[in-house]
Amino acid sequence: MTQHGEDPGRADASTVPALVADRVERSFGAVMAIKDVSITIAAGERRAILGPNGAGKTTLFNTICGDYPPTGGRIMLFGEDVTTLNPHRRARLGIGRTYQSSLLFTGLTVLENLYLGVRGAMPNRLSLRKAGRDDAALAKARRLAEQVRVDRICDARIDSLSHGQRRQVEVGMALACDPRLLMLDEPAAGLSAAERPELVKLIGDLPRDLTLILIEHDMDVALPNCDIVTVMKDGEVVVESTPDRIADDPVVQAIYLGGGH
Ligand SMILES: Nc1ncnc2c1ncn2[C@@H]1O[C@H](COP(=O)(O)OP(=O)(O)OP(=O)(O)O)[C@@H](O)[C@H]1O
Repeated sequence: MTQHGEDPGRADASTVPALVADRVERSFGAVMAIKDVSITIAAGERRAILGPNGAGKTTLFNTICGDYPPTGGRIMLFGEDVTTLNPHRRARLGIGRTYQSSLLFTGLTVLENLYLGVRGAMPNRLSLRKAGRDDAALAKARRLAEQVRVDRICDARIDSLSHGQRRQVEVGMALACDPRLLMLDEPAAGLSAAERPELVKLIGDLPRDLTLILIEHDMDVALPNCDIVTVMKDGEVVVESTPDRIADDPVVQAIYLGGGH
């Protein structure tokens, strides 16, 4: 420690990357889904991960959040080695994520879903207490509804919503645990052209200090919402570039225009 109480060996929290994936691999039997993947994402950065079907994007997400721990390499979250931690412990470090398929309770309303998301992230989540009018979790669920622009349909059941509205609620659910790192897995999949701008705006309006990793096939959704693009193919990172240069990259052109997709 220095005179001023600073530990010279300890990096300033703002310079610690949100994520370091160091030579990560994940195999499923004989299938090597990702191999030798190294990615560093700064705190507050917005990163898009693109790539054709089967490139390993979702597997990379799963190794980061712990659903499928890596079979090789190392994952660091906010400076902490989480390679062997279970998903629950990693979530507590501040990861929120959405999945390609919806995990919403379709028979419940928008607000009820968000409320359950908030309660699920609380330490007393197993309490069977009924929500009262001044319930803090209910108030937070309402704030989340505003943030993801579904506040006008709070009382609608999920099964009555459009695909785009469900996606918005899913983002709200992922935000319920106040994540430092938000991971969205193809949030625009299945959305109509009319629904996409709303989602782009919602993502663009997320707090700037929230680190975002976005898997997306649709460049119109991914590029306006990221600082850096990582392109994967056959389980490997093949390009890392800025959004303005990605479309001109010959490797990316070969993947997307040359029949690789
Ligand atoms: N649980 C699993 N068991 C066996 N193989 C898997 C499993 N999950 C992924 N794979 C395989 O790993 C490879 C990468 O799949 P992954 O879903 O990560 O790709 P992706 O880039 O997310 O594709 P998509 O865009 O279609 O979602 C594929 O060959 C896939 O079949």
